[in-house]
Amino acid sequence: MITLENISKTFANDEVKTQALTDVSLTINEGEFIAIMGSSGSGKSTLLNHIGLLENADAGHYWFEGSDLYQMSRSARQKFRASHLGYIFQNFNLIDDLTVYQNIELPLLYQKVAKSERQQRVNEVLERLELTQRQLHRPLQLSGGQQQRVAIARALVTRPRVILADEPTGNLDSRIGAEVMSLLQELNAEGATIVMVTHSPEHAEYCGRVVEMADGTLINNSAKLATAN
Ligand SMILES: Nc1ncnc2c1ncn2[C@@H]1O[C@H](COP(=O)(O)OP(=O)(O)OP(=O)(O)O)[C@@H](O)[C@H]1O
Repeated sequence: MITLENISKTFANDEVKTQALTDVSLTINEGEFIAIMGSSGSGKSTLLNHIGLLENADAGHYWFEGSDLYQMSRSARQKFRASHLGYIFQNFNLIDDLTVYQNIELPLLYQKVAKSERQQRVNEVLERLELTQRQLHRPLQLSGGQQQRVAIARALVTRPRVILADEPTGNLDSRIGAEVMSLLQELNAEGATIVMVTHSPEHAEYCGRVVEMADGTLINNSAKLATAN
């Protein structure tokens, strides 16, 4: 489904240059649930952001089902990103001034989805994530676990084929973290391809494959956990 080929990325400011990714190649098959692991600063989030088209590589190729995304125009790439990829972040990234409903609706507004369709889709994910009773709340009136469920609902409302999650359980206690992992596992069983950055070996066990990074390179691209499903 996705092939990254020799992706490199350097961040530079006046004083320092950091080579965050060096020649990273990775193939992601449809339906996989992959964990990206590795020590702090090894390049996990940078890799995920490249998979999510949130960052531009300095070099390399990104193929999605045969299309070379780096050859697409910027607007075509943005459109692709909005319709195919869903994001979940450690700190939820919700907009505090909007209600739960409005936060979830936002990606559909960007996609210019008609109002009746928007209502139907938002209501569907509200129900699925048991947030219907909270739809008029604002994010800061909710617990961390509820906020992450809103963020997951927002990621799902566009029905993305690929979900990218950067330490989605990082700010949650272990019980709620396990609930979020079960939900991701359920979405994966329904067909979503998921790539997740995690520091937790326990949560990596929910995944079918673990890729490990060190110093901006993939050092282990094919580890299968014994308990993988
Ligand atoms: N926008 C940026 N500007 C400058 N340097 C950056 C930027 N983003 C990341 N880096 C650097 O690139 C390297 C990889 O960072 P990245 O966030 O990908 O690591 P990580 O493995 O996700 O770390 P952590 O587990 O601590 O979140 C680090 O040295 C980091 O300081």
